[in-house]
Amino acid sequence: MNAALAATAVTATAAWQHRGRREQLTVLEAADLAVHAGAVHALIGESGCGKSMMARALIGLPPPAVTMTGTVHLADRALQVGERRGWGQVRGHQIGYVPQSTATSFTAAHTLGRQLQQVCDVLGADRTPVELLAAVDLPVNALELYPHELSGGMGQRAAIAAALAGRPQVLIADEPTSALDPELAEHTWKLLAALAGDGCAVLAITHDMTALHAAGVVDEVTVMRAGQVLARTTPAALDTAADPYLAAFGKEPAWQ
Ligand SMILES: Nc1ncnc2c1ncn2[C@@H]1O[C@H](COP(=O)(O)OP(=O)(O)OP(=O)(O)O)[C@@H](O)[C@H]1O
Repeated sequence: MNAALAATAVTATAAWQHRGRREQLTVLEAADLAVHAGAVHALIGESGCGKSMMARALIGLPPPAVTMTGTVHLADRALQVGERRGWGQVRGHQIGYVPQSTATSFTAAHTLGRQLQQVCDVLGADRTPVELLAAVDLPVNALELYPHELSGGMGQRAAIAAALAGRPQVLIADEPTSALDPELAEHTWKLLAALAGDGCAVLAITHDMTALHAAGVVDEVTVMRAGQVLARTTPAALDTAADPYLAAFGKEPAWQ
């Protein structure tokens, strides 16, 4: 199966000054990742292992003071993660991104409807804000609401709606179910599965293994540890993994 998006040899180094000395830390080390059309892929691993940094690499947006190298391959393109060239035509169009904090998706100054319309205008969307809301199961009256008036689950889905405006082939969602109760988390996983059912390659970064296993919609899993990719597997295979680090992400880890 050809990957809709593949990242190869992604390396990220954070640098800072401490007492006049330059310190640096490698936070991603030659990490590879591939996500496939029609599949939901979860990127998991212990806190701080580099999942969000990988997402930033996949959209070509290194955080300040972080140097990145590596290549992201899309259907017809190869983009360098540490360069600005080429990403403008890709971000929002071929790759949709839902950041970890939905608060950073929207400004408090305007209604959701106005902001979704702006996104549609910028991306030349072929759907209206009403149609985008319908795609994520939000009621049309959400258009009149300001971001702070949205519940956590509504905010997550509104951010996904914005990311879908350009009809991306790849959707990357960073912790799409964080801070959601189990029922809403399952609803969001089902929504991601429906998008994959329409042919999208979905990459969800998550630490919520309970919700991931409960939803039963994740096809592929990449497991990271300390800036490196440790394994590419399936949720079911985590249960029987010999490596205790992998087994800890299973449905019924031994320590529970
Ligand atoms: N803007 C930044 N500048 C420098 N270092 C950073 C920056 N953002 C993250 N880091 C460091 O990079 C490493 C990976 O962070 P990252 O946020 O990718 O982890 P994560 O796996 O997503 O963790 P979590 O599950 O807790 O969100 C950590 O050591 C973190 O401290």
